[in-house]
Amino acid sequence: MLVIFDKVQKSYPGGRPVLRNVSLSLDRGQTLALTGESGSGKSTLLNLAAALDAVDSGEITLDGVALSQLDDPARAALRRTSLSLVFQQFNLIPSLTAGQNLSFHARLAGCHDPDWCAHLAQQLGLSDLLDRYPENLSGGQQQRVAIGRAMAARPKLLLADEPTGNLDETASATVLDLMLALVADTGAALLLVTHSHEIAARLDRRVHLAGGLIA
Ligand SMILES: Nc1ncnc2c1ncn2[C@@H]1O[C@H](COP(=O)(O)OP(=O)(O)OP(=O)(O)O)[C@@H](O)[C@H]1O
Repeated sequence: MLVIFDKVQKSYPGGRPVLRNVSLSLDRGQTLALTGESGSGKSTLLNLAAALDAVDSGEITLDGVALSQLDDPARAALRRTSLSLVFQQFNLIPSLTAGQNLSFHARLAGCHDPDWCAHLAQQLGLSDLLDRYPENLSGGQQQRVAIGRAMAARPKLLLADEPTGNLDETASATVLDLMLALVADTGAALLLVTHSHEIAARLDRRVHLAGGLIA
């Protein structure tokens, strides 16, 4: 298994537990949709999987590594090399062109491959837009750049938090199709948070978070 959550508990200071006893696993090449009401802890779960935050108890194992055993530099290194994130707000760097944004994560991870980036740009329909700055791209185009940036470092795990939440129906369908195709091509695993049952239905598996538990 690529990702294992084993009896994970998480609360924020002064608050009730957000995750009470969450166990789930995700294998290479699998896609999993995470649904749940607003405030049910979906982003919390994603942040834990991304090693951006630590569990209170239980354990998360990513590619055989128990995250609780890592110090901060090791977590940062794991984030760069093993996983990528795509957010609802595309989070591109405004001062960089689309092409520079696309290769940014891979450069940071020390694995920039110009041929792979060119391939991604072509797959994502961005080849003619690489010199543009984010402010001159549509939302759908910006999210395609963000997906390219996420996949450029060939992550084992792609974490996506409402990746089509800011897009209209057409752009949303395009972005989802492209993301699923790239994940399938590269054999990455995908953990995707969504409110949409339609989107969730496109993934291999669906889990629902309620009352701090996975149903
Ligand atoms: N940094 C934080 N400090 C304190 N409480 C937090 C923090 N982050 C989230 N929470 C609380 O934890 C609960 C779960 O939040 P989370 O963002 O994980 O939910 P979500 O399911 O992603 O919600 P949404 O669908 O609205 O994005 C909420 O009650 C929220 O207020």
